[in-house]
Amino acid sequence: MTHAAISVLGAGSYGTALAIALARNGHRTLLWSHRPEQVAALAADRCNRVFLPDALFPDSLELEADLQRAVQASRNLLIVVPSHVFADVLHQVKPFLRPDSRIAWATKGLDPATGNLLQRVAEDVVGPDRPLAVLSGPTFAKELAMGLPTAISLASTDADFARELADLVHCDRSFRVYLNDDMVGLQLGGAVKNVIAIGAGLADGLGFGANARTALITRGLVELQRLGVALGAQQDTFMGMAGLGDLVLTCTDNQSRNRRFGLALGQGSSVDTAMAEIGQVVEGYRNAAEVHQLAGRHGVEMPICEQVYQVLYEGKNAREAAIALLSRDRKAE
Ligand SMILES: NC(=O)C1=CN([C@@H]2O[C@H](COP(=O)(O)OP(=O)(O)OC[C@H]3O[C@@H](n4cnc5c(N)ncnc54)[C@H](O)[C@@H]3O)[C@@H](O)[C@H]2O)C=CC1
Ligand SMILES: O=C(CO)COP(=O)(O)O
Repeated sequence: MTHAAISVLGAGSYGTALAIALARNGHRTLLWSHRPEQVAALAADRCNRVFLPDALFPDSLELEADLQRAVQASRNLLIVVPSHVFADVLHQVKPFLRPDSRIAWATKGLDPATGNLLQRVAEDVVGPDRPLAVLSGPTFAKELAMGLPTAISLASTDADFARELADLVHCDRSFRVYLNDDMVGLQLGGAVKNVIAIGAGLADGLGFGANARTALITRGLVELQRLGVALGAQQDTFMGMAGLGDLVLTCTDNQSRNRRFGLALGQGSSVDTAMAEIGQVVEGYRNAAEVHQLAGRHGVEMPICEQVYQVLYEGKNAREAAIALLSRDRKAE
């Protein structure tokens, strides 16, 4: 068995960027992709030409096409696949788990079948006793891969895993890790901000200005807090990296796929065209339906998320959605 400090499962833009960051810290890191031809290309190029062509792999980053070998090489697993395949990947991983395996993920989203948190999915698949952890916060893959200063939050069900994973990820020069004890809040922040970022993109695509964008961020934060508190998260979490931090990042910068998706829709593109142009995962598309389901189940009012849902799934015109938000009954802030 080969030994590694950590195995990263999922070689899209973010899985690759996190693997680079871990390897740059000097840790032997395995990066697994479900596509053997992609593993061959990554190994030959020593970079991810498709997503991150300018970030060369450190020597301590190794590619792995065999899932069993990737899972057994390290007790620390970091899953970075889109949320709609998260459960599927965990089911594939399960038979290969070591007795001491610990599972973290940086996926931002919810379970598409139920709207449940990914923690619940993980507990259902691998049982309630394995140490679990989540990484969430304002971290565009490209900037992280280039070693530009970045900060993130980490929460875990297990104090040792939290500390040891933070030690692996943290870099004094470029990657600051904040420990947080709110697993629920970190996961919700990562999912709901995707939906609000689509809303911010829609507003900008319609030609609205900075006032509208900022109002959406501010009221989007309130919606996130409401849902979070209803699900048992701590309100303060949403003033941190995984709440306000990630909302501001994705609502204001065109590196965000969710924001770009909303922009294209606001400028008149269809969902299919906008999705095809982006060519990468747009988590907020599914998250809008999941958040709609979750908010309904918990009786939480989320007007911005609801309007995004109606634009994406009920054919509502984006301008009408904006008017629906503006014409709501006036209320205290
Ligand atoms: N790209 C970014 O800047 C950030 C992404 N994230 C999150 O990371 C997650 C992954 O996103 P990206 O890497 O950006 O996606 P991406 O669109 O760049 O790549 C997706 C990757 O997922 C993998 N994948 C797809 N289907 C799979 C399957 N059935 N089995 C195994 N692997 C499969 C493939 O390697 C594919 O390249 C998402 O939840 C996203 O929200 C979080 C923070 C930053
Ligand atoms: O989550 C992200 C940055 O923190 C990436 O956002 P997008 O998925 O919208 O590109």
